[in-house]
Formats: sequence, structure tokens, C-alpha cells
Amino acid sequence: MEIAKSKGLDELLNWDDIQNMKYPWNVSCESMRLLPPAQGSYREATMDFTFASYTIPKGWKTFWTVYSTHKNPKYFPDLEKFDPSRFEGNGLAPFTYVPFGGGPRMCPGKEYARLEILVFMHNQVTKFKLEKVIPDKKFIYAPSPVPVEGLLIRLLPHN
Ligand code: HEM
Repeated sequence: MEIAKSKGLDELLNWDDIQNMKYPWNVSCESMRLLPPAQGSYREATMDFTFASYTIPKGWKTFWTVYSTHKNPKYFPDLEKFDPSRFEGNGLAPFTYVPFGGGPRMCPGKEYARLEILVFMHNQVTKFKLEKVIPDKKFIYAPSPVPVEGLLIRLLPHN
């Protein structure tokens, strides 16, 4: 809300505002940790290797998953808890948090997505109060997360 308070009514966000939106981005990161929009991607093994007692021969196609990487209790204690403070400080160990993938084929749209998410969040929270119509929402994966009964919300103007 720091940014919201510093802006006049209908004043547009600028690049510095986006860079200063640390807490909203931590909230987005924690949302993408628990409900990753993309489920993973394929890689080809460039050498034989062993992972979790399975030997993967060179040349095999593998699918790495975002969801299971984000549910590692070693890096995310109390892992089902929604806790944006996990993203404060100096950042997480490499390849422990991968909603946009990692390495040379990492999502090239990451910064654009960050911009879109933060601008959308800013306009939503400054203009409306949100209420979930269905409080205990369930999601299925098909393959991205989809709310089972749709995403019904009430938008109420701030007084
Ligand atoms: C929240 C939004 C988004 C998420 C979570 C997401 C996630 C991902 C993931 C996990 C990958 C695979 C990366 C890898 O293999 O290491 C990927 C690839 C890709 N994404 Fe995104 N993405 C998002 C938005 C976007 C946007 C907005 C664009 C374009 C404007 C975009 C364009 C691409 C492209 C072109 C690739 C393929 C890159 C390659 O194979 O070299 N994505 N994305």
C-alpha cells in the first residue's frame, strides 16, 4: 500500500514504482510457489546420471516439475503455509524456486509477466475490495491450475 498511498487518483505507475513493489511481488511469488501456473518442461540428458536412485541414460527426455520442486521441505519449511516472507532477504538457493524455469531456456516473458501481475494487483487493490464467493476454493490441474467452480469474486468499491 506504500505505492498506492504515494499516487494520486488515476495517476499511472512508473518503472520506479514497479521496482519498489517488493511485498506485492513476494505475495505473487508465494502464490506461484503453491499454485504454479506452468507445470514444468522437458530436457534431454546430456550424460548418464542418477537421481533419487533412478539412473537416467544419456539422450533420454526428462520432464522436470515446478510443483514438486516447490514442495521441498528442505527449502520451504512449513511448506503448505502461505508465507510471502520466504522471499525476503537475499533470495533462495538456485533452482529451488522455478515458476519460470531456469538456465538458458528460462521463460523470456518473466519480466513482462512480473510487470503485468504488479500493475494488475495495484489497480485491483486500490480500486476494489475483493470477496470470494466460494470461500474454500479447490483447484484441479488441467494442466495449469483451474478453480473447480470458476473464480467467482465480488468486487466492492472502497468507501
Ligand atoms: C506467470 C506467467 C508465466 C509463467 C509462470 C511462465 C512459465 C514458463 C516456464 C516454466 C517455461 C519453461 C522454462 C524452462 O524450460 O526452463 C516458460 C517458457 C517460455 N515462456 Fe513463459 N511463463 C509466463 C509468461 C510468459 C509470457 C508473458 C511470455 C511471452 C510474452 C512467455 C513466453 C515464453 C516462451 C517463448 C518460452 C519458451 C522459452 C524457450 O524454450 O526457450 N511466458 N515459461
